[in-house]
Amino acid sequence: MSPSAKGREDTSQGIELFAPAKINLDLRILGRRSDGFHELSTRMAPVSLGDRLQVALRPGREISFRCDDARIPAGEENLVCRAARLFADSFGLPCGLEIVLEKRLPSGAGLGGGSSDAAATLLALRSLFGRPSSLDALLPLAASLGSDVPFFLFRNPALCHGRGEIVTPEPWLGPRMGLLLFPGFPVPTPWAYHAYARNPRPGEERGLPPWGPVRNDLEPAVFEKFLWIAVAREWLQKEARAELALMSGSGSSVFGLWTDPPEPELVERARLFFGPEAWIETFSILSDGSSRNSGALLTESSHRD
Ligand SMILES: C[C@](O)(CO)[C@H](O)COP(=O)(O)OP(=O)(O)OC[C@H]1O[C@@H](n2ccc(N)nc2=O)[C@H](O)[C@@H]1O
Ligand SMILES: Nc1ncnc2c1ncn2[C@@H]1O[C@H](COP(=O)(O)OP(=O)(O)OP(=O)(O)O)[C@@H](O)[C@H]1O
Repeated sequence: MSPSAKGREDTSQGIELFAPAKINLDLRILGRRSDGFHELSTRMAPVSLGDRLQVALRPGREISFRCDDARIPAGEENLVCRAARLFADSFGLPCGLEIVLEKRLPSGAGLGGGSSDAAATLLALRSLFGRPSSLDALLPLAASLGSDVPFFLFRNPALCHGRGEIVTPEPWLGPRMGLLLFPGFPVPTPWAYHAYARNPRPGEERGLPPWGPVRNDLEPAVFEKFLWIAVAREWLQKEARAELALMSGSGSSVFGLWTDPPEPELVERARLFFGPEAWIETFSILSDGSSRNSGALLTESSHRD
């Protein structure tokens, strides 16, 4: 019996999604909440670097998941699996699923990789099964998976508040071309917030027209522990003359932004300076405006067995 998914007649069809990374253009910690999280005001933007997720319909009831990166949790611990199970519990699943995750983003990089994969899973299932009718109905599920996950449902530059789960999409007015430096080691998000809480102080403010001063309040605690990250930000600011250089999220990545794409020669210099273990990529800010329903980032492909 083929599943009564949204007009799908057989179980060999599926969907492939891009799960974009994010960078934080500004991250202000406003205080400690009673639930132990921190009250935030942060501006985030999706970027052109990301993972790829394939979700295929299968007969039966099983949700099978595999990932090509042994460094992240493979089974039920993976945020993709947790998102699929949450969707099934909340909206039901008319059939089984085969989910394949192609990791390209480093984990613990401050890029929201796992959060983006979780949001992509919810969007894929909504697209495959045509429910829930409103994207907003996915917000509570996303917020329960992580503070950054709701942002990735909108896939648009946004101002985020609360613990990060209150998302207000906004037009992108700043420089759009970037260079990302990941040192090759992660910074665990909980550690970064606890380190901040031990000695709360604001990050160094820098100008970013047209918004004015921006900063990342998690920088001082992370820079104190990981000199590499502080040096990388300085290199982007002074050597690479970025219009803005900042650590993304809780680190470990730092990024530089320019109006024009960074020259290949600059990328080469960064690779020479930071060595083979660093992950260094150019990127662009994604602000296609039509991504509220993620249409711009969904590619639907029918996998005929
Ligand atoms: C650093 C950022 O990525 C910036 O966008 C986010 O604030 C973190 O988002 P995330 O990784 O989805 O965070 P979660 O998985 O919800 O929380 C991980 C841990 O980070 C700390 N945390 C997170 C968000 C927040 N507003 N305050 C916090 O103190 C808490 O210790 C929490 O247990
Ligand atoms: N699909 C996934 N991809 C990456 N990490 C995952 C995934 N599922 C679970 N995790 C776990 O989630 C944790 C955070 O992963 P993530 O990539 O979101 O961190 P991050 O890039 O630092 O994000 P943030 O910007 O929120 O700090 C890691 O410890 C990882 O083991």
